[in-house]
Amino acid sequence: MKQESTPGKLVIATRASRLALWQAERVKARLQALYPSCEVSLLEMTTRGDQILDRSLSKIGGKGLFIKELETALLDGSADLAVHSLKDVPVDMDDMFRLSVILDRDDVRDAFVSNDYDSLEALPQGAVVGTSSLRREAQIRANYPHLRVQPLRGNLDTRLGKLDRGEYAAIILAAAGLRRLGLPDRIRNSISIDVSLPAAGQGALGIEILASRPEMHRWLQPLACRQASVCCEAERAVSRVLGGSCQVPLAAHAVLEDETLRVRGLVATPDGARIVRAEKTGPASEAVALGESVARELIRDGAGEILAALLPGDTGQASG
Ligand SMILES: NCc1[nH]cc(CCC(=O)O)c1CC(=O)O
Repeated sequence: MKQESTPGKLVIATRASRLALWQAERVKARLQALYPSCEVSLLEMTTRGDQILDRSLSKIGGKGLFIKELETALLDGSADLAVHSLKDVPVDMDDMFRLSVILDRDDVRDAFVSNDYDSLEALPQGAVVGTSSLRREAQIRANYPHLRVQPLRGNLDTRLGKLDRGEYAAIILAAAGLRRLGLPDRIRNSISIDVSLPAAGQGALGIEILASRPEMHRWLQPLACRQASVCCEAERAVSRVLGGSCQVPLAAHAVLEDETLRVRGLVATPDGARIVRAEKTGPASEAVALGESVARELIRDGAGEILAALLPGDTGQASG
């Protein structure tokens, strides 16, 4: 078979939300710079996760709510690669697909967004905080039991609109998303990861391709960020062992410094009454093993029971 040294034409499948388009455009620009003679274009798609706006993602369940349609485009050949927020990519990807590259990572933290208050600490008794992420909800309830947490769905613009109409005193969003949309001023306060441990892969981009296209994998490798890849592989390993899902409050975060990787994991009950934490430090080369060992420690310390009580069967996948 003929080996092509550079791609002639690349089609990027993306969701049509403003955030997704920004992310896809970024990948497009990088590919265009890498392969100047290549024609790179976007294929915009709407996913089930974009369509269902009246229910919380944790209730809809189902794996990869935001990626299935993009995978279909890969399979039928209408796209060559799909750009995702890594956080939305299931940890147990089907064998037909491959997470080819993890790109460099933005701010990993959750952001406190409010028009009237500076921080979670500043919110008065009974103030309503909007988030549909069980992970964020559990950690807010545990740290600030006097606040009320209410569901909040929709893309970033929709969520900000609901805040501005006064439906919430504050909302919690990923800082990375706000920065990418050119709305860094909306971040009143980046929430410390000790208060709200982020979701596995938060703030990173991932590119998915067909496993049957090794040449595509090769072409994309120059986009990979080693630091982000090491950290995210560890975080995704935590989720994988725990059956990663948006139906459970599950957080995983890793930091790489001087080749030493520190991996933290957390599982909680949605009401925040029980929080189990674990942490491991080791060499970057052991990223996946470290993540798995964090997960096993969590299970040993009670995460297994929490998950069993929350998951009567199927597992969904990651949101927030
Ligand atoms: N759950 C949806 C989603 N997927 C990725 C981001 C933001 C960007 C990122 O975390 O990489 C968001 C919005 C949010 O959590 O506020």
